[in-house]
Amino acid sequence: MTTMIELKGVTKRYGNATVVDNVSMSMEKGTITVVVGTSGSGKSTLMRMINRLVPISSGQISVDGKDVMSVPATELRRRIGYAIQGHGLFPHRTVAQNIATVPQLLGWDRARIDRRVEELLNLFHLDPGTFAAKYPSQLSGGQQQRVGVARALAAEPELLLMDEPFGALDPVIRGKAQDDLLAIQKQFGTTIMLVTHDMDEAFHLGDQIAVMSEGKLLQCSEPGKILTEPADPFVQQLTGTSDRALKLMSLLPLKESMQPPRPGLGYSLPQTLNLRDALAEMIWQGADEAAVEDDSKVPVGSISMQHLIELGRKA
Ligand SMILES: Nc1ncnc2c1ncn2[C@@H]1O[C@H](COP(=O)(O)OP(=O)(O)OP(=O)(O)O)[C@@H](O)[C@H]1O
Repeated sequence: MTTMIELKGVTKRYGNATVVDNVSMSMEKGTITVVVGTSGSGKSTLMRMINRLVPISSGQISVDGKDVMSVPATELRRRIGYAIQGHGLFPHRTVAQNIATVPQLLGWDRARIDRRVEELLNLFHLDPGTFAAKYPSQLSGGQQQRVGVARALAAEPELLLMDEPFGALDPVIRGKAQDDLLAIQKQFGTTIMLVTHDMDEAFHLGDQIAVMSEGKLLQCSEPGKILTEPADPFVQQLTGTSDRALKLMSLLPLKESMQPPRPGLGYSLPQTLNLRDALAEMIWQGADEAAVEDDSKVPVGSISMQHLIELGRKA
């Protein structure tokens, strides 16, 4: 693994107020780090110091091995994608022109830009023929948000910073946007840092979760560890205790936990489910045991209710 972002003792002060307090953490290439915490805990400020939208008071940030202060801010912002809640689209530019912003600044040729715009619109399920020439005001909030994320991805950045990118989306579109992002991230190997208030989103997307409170980083660990070994009572409170067994199960793929195949089972589940969704399905269907099938509906394993319940136990 190689490190994409390294923060060492990063601090931000406004007058007497320390809004980011001595934060150290690192993010590996090709992973997603989700930052959570109460309102005003310094999440956006932390993120905005990485692309130098906010000057650092003390400490050091390096991106891809280079101190951000040694790279011109404009160059840094062209290399790092940035998507914010409320999308920040240019109202007087079409969807296509919005998405083309950074590639144009980088001097890509017309044909390459057009290809990239079309590819991204398709990727985000926005038909280019319908949407490319529209203005942001002619789109729904969810469509605008997808254009905002497409714009951030346009120049194929290795690093993408996202500040509540799906905040304004309804739950169905939000789930879809999260899955699209995961697919795109896998395809391009992008490193992503994402701020959210939604703990389900954090557990769904994060390879690691960073928990902030009053400017301090309380814990930065893989999601399972955040649940089973919270470093601080606040971490436990923020992630919630009522459904922690189910949250833990949502992190475990059925494929990796199933038992050997057993003939004669009348009910089956796809191996792509996580354990929480498998449990929900089995409760709903009243099944005590199910076959597990691969994409071609060939049985590759089985899972019993008893085994599922054991897998949800703390350690
Ligand atoms: N330009 C500024 N001048 C003074 N104080 C600021 C400035 N920008 C942010 N702050 C303060 O810094 C603190 C952290 O703000 P920040 O936006 O980083 O928090 P956040 O965790 O992202 O909050 P939210 O979840 O509400 O978006 C807040 O108390 C905020 O009022």
